[in-house]
Amino acid sequence: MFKLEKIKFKNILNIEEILLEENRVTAILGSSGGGKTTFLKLLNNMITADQGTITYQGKDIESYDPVSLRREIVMLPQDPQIFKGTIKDNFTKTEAITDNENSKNLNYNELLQKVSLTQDLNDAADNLSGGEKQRLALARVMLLEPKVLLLDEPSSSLDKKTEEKIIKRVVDYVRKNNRTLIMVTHSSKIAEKFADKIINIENGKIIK
Ligand SMILES: Nc1ncnc2c1ncn2[C@@H]1O[C@H](COP(=O)(O)OP(=O)(O)OP(=O)(O)O)[C@@H](O)[C@H]1O
Repeated sequence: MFKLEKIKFKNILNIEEILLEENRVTAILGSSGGGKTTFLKLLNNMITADQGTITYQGKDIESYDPVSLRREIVMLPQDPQIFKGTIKDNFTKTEAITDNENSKNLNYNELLQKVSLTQDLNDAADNLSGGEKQRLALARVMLLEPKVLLLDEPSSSLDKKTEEKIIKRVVDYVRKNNRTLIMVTHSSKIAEKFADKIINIENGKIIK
């Protein structure tokens, strides 16, 4: 699905070649500051490599319209922004910017259950804890139903038990709906348990 060749980005990343397959779960591990977030950002063209090529579905990533590309390949950052208002507002505002026709058929309460949130849809999103906000942001991504989900430490603010539960639900969702998941995680246990492929990035390089 993605093929990266001879990629250089500043002095941060230097990647000879890597393939990321469609409908698979890929986990990215590595020390802090190694370039994991930068790697994800390259995949939806949020940043452009200084050298090398990235192809997505066989075509140069630069040839896609950036807005449609980012609708198809959605990145959830480490510290996602939550919209002001209620939890429901967070879903309706997300829906307003998506061209996912199916989003209208999705049940907000079911989405909340997927990420183990028990709050009411009319509760203020501002009052959620850091980990709960992270989970709400994840539910918003699922509302968009992107082809590719790029998750940057989606469970960094969660305790181990909740973390595993949430990742399992996301992975189940991805497998059931033939999506592609690429996620950065600090947990080699999570990576081994859920990923089809593990990529280790250290000091900007992929370690075999
Ligand atoms: N646009 C940029 N310009 C210059 N330096 C940057 C830029 N983006 C990131 N960096 C630096 O590149 C390095 C890699 O950052 P990156 O966020 O990709 O690492 P990471 O592996 O995701 O780290 P962490 O696990 O701590 O989130 C860091 O030293 C960071 O400060």
